[in-house]
Amino acid sequence: MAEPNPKPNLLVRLRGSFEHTPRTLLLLFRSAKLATITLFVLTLAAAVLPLGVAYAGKAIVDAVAAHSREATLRWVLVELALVAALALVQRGMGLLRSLIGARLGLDINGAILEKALTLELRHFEEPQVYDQLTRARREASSRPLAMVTETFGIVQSLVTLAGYGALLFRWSGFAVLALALASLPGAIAEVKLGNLAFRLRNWRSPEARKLNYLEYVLANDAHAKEVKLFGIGQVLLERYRALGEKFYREDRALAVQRAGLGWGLSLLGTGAFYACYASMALGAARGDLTLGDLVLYGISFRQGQQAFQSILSSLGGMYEHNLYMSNLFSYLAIPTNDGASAPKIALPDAAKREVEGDEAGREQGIRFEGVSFRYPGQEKLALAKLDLFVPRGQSVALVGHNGAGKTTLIKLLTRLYAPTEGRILLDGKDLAAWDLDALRRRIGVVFQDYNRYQLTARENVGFGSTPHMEDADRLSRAITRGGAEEVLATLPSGLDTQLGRWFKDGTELSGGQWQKVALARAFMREEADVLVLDEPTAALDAEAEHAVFERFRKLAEGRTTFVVSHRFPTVRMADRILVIDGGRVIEEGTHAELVAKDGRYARMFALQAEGYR
Ligand SMILES: Nc1ncnc2c1ncn2[C@@H]1O[C@H](COP(=O)(O)OP(=O)(O)OP(=O)(O)O)[C@@H](O)[C@H]1O
Repeated sequence: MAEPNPKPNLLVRLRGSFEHTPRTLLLLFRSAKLATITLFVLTLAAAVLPLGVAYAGKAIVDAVAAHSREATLRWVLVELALVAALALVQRGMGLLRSLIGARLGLDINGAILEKALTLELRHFEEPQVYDQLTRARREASSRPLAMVTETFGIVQSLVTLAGYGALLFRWSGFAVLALALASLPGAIAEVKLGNLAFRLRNWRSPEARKLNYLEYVLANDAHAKEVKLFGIGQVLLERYRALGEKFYREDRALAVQRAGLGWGLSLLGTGAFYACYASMALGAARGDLTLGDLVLYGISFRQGQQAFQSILSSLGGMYEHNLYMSNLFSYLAIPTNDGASAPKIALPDAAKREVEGDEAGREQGIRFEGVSFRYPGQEKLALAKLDLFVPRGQSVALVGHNGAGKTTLIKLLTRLYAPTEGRILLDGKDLAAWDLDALRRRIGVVFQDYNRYQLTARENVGFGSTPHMEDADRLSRAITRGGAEEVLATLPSGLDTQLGRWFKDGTELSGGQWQKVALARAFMREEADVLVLDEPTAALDAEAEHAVFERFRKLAEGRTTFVVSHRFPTVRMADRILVIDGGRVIEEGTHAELVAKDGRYARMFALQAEGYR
């Protein structure tokens, strides 16, 4: 989002206050059509009724002054009816606002999350986008409603103001002008401070995220063990407090400024009111005004002034809400290359065949052509000029030191990232040209940091292929292939057991058991002919890992497989081993060839073999 201009002038700010109003109202209208219309009608009623009440008040006083019992009673009843109607309207508005707020919050949060699904991995790793997302989510349920309430409030105040203005005008045009002028300074101050408050929150958005993070580390089960054993709780808490205190001081300064200025400037309005009131009272004493008129003008003046002030101070609020909405809308408009975010346009048949890659005569396999990759904001290349061809059906193992670039290669292969340079072809077709869904269907992956869904075992496995979540045969095949049968056998409600500790009656699994579930999830993708295991077996003991890979190899027969592992019993099973270092392939061949070569691989192998002795 573009940072707000540090010193926008009042007019710019005024325009900025309404920039996103139409789009927000449209959102509202789409979310809750009937409720919006009703709210608008009630808003108009709430604007007009107080005028009636004021007029009835005047009529009562005049009737009393004329000693008319009947007229007095009649007007009291009229006022009662109007006040009752006003109360009803206000209740109705409150109800509608809370309903609309809930509906709008749900829809907007839904849209934010839907957009998050289409963001690419790199977006989640960009602090700016992440801040935008966090800001959008944090206030999604309150801001849009506040904006709508404020807009309607302005309409209401305008109508009320026009009514009181008309009533007052009968007495003195000068008074109307005084009413407006006396409210102006306070309102301008409000607009300015509102802008300051927004910018304060925006500036500290990264710090606010840090505050949330500290809170999360301090109060979350995954971190509790280390936090206790290393005794880092106190250090983190102190940091949390220090940051929290800084926020508090900033907020306090602003609040004090707001209250002080507000009070000082409202005195001006009050002074103007009493000056006019005195002049009206003197007029009444002289007999120029009836007592009823005095009451009516007094009320009109005060209420009108309030309405005017509330319009102007609403502008300050509107400015803030608009800045929030602009953050939301620009987040929603983040361009993504991901096919998932592109509008789904039906491809003509010929083009479809192209992207599905089933044309005869094309090479079968995966080709890296001069592929380089640099993470956003990094100087160093994580992969440098990689050329590689893996024919369909080959099993490839990637080995190399930590940070060598193995996972990066997998991320590019699965199109989580696009190469900075060069291209990757699957069956002769650039990955970028593939329909993303078709591509993802062909690839089954388990990463080292696979997810542990705090959901049922059925969902944990079934998520591997959501269209087949209810397919009992497929689930059971996947569980067998992943080696998770024993895990399932120990679960109290079988597939319907809630896993994890977050929710009631959840069964927590061991690291190795979770891994087997994750493997079973990957095996749900029966159509996938490219299988990737990026060290998902690290929590398994060496024997179990070996067993998993033996089974994996058998099951993967005829498919292309990529395995990242630091364990040689696993690595040596592959048809082809790639030794990666500094983002390049420095050696390749079968286990026997590489050992014979007596290079890096042979050294790494000897070292590990020693460890096992
Ligand atoms: N999201 C990221 N943003 C920036 N740099 C990254 C990111 N992920 C990895 N890197 C960097 O890219 C390089 C390659 O990392 P990669 O994860 O591919 O290594 P790896 O070979 O899989 O290591 P390991 O065996 O530890 O898993 C490293 O220098 C790492 O610091």
